[in-house]
Amino acid sequence: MSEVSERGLGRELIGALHELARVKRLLVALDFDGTLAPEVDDPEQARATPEARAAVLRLLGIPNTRVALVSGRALDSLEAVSQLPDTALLVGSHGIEIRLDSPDDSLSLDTSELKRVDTLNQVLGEVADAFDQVWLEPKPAGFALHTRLATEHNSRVAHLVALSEASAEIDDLTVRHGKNVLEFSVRSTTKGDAVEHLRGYTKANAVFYAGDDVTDEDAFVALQPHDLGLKSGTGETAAAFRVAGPAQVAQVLALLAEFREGGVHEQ
Ligand SMILES: O=P(O)(O)OC[C@H]1O[C@H](O[C@H]2O[C@H](CO)[C@@H](O)[C@H](O)[C@H]2O)[C@H](O)[C@@H](O)[C@@H]1O
Repeated sequence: MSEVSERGLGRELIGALHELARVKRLLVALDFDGTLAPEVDDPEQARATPEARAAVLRLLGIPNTRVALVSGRALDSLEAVSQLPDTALLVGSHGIEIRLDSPDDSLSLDTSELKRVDTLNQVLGEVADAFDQVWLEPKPAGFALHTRLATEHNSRVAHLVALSEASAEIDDLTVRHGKNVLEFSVRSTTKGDAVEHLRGYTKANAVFYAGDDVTDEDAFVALQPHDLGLKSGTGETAAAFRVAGPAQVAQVLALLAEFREGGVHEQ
């Protein structure tokens, strides 16, 4: 019997994890909010569950195994809430900001991008001010308009107004829909681009990716047949497997760590 409870995880998922754990170099890429961390009202208060954190730390200690967080958060925010050692690779702003082993890449926007971020700030700031419990989270290349605590009506109208006014003012705007959030960015990189970048950087033979939100679908679509995609929670997905939420994601990660620690990696 495994030291981690396998209860509730399907036999197929357990078999796929067992197979994945055997590859020579493995990349474990994980979304943060809704996947490692349960959703909360204040994004700064979000933390991975103790079980998810323990499993991530365990994976970080296994040879030939790299762990990356791939988040929509700004990189600074991701560093603050994830509190992981430097050996964890971090991707913020849906792939726009990347912290690898030699962190030297501060994001530099060109003059035209900076101007568009300024315009976005003005337009979206006015929308946020016009609705109760609607607020703006700044990011290096754009903003997230949060509506989690707003009424359903205000949330819908705020999103519509923001979308129409921002698109009228700014060309080539990237808009991402998330959970109680609408995100606007002047760069269009996706989590799928990030997974491909990380795959090359880590020279991984296979990738495990877990995520819960619409933007994680870009990452699931970028997976290859020998990779494993795990959707956390409800909603349509291209991932091959699904679990209920962060508690089960932690269970899966612990099992993957256990298989990889105990197994023989391919040479
Ligand atoms: O890609 P992720 O790591 O899942 O980040 C997506 C967004 O997460 C944060 O917002 C979401 O989580 C908050 C905390 O639980 C919640 O209050 C909010 O309603 C969610 O949308 C973060 O604030 C965003 O910047 C991220 O893009």
